[in-house]
Amino acid sequence: PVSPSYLPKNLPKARAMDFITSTAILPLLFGCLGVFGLFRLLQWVRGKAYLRHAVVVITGATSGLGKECAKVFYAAGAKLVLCGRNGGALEELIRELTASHATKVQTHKPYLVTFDLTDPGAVVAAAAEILQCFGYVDILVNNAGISYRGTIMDTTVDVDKRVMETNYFGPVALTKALLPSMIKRRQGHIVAISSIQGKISIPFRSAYAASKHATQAFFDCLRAEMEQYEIEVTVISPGYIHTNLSVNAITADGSRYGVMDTTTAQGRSPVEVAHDVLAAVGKKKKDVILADLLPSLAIYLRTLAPGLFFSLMASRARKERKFKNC
Ligand SMILES: NC(=O)C1=CN([C@@H]2O[C@H](COP(=O)(O)OP(=O)(O)OC[C@H]3O[C@@H](n4cnc5c(N)ncnc54)[C@H](OP(=O)(O)O)[C@@H]3O)[C@@H](O)[C@H]2O)C=CC1
Ligand SMILES: CCCCCCCCCCCCCCCC(=O)OCC(=O)COP(=O)(O)O
Repeated sequence: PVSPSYLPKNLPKARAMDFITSTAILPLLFGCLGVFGLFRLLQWVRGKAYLRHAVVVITGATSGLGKECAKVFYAAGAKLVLCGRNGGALEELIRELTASHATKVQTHKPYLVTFDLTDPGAVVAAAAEILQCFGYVDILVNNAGISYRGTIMDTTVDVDKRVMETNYFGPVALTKALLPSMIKRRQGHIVAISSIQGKISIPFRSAYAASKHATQAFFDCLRAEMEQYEIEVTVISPGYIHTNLSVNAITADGSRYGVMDTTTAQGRSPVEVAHDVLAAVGKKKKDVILADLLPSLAIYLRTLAPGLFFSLMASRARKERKFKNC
């Protein structure tokens, strides 16, 4: 093999390697690592500054992921407006937040606004109340949601509508009600907590998966339309999280499912996911998947080999039907 012209002639192979590593590759490697590290550090500092004193609205803050998001955004110095249907639970959370002094940054006493996302009138009134809290909104985190379990044939259209109203129409209405003030300030950030099921559909989740696919589509359109006003849109798609989502899910006839599924119980801690949400928002990420390898691979499979993916889902439906005798 011919030695590169910049190497001294007749250099033994081992010494040639030493020469390359000591003269060219190592400094280059360290240089790249240094630049990357500096870039990450800058990103982290900018993310912290972006969230400090930012007015952040979080829906579904009474429990699960929303509650944990409230804690991490509060600790990051955000001015919070916490939303949910249960005023008592929100008051309790505010007491918990303001009682803890485990943060180095200046914190702000949160406001609370109670409303039901399935009531369009209440959503418009709530948006006006939210705007009165601090006078403007920097970041809206559309987190509230419900899940569902049932076969399509057994499920009433009323149940399909209830899931869509909570997970899709409610967040869409709240976003539309808050956008004009963001556009006027040419500043704002809309976050949608979707799901892996916004990217792939699994059997016996029709209403839930449909509502999350609709969420993904709507907020992707919004991102493109809001670019001219410098308004950011982040869609976050988590895998299973250990919350009460399955317990609170509704069934084919609209009754409460009331079971903690193994998949939910074995899901990620909502505390960890909330930190990932905070980081994604701080970095103004556009589309984030927060899941293990298998669900992430399933998304690629759905795109690259849809036939195979559909067969796998049909076999999953067969197995589950046999197991549940439905
Ligand atoms: N847990 C999981 O495995 C995953 C969850 N997600 C998503 O995360 C988000 C949060 O869910 P999670 O924390 O897990 O579940 P939880 O059931 O613990 O929390 C749901 C929240 O949504 C609120 N909510 C439900 N219905 C309404 C409504 N009609 N009007 C206003 N608020 C409502 C609830 O408030 P209230 O006190 O009023 O009931 C509650 O605060 C959801 O969008 C969910 O789809 C995504 C992927 C996985
Ligand atoms: C190249 C090899 C690819 C192999 C892919 C095999 C297909 C495996 C299917 C995996 C399905 C993952 C489903 C994940 C669902 C999920 O994370 O949902 C999150 C939720 O929103 C949970 O809500 P739920 O009410 O359903 O508990």
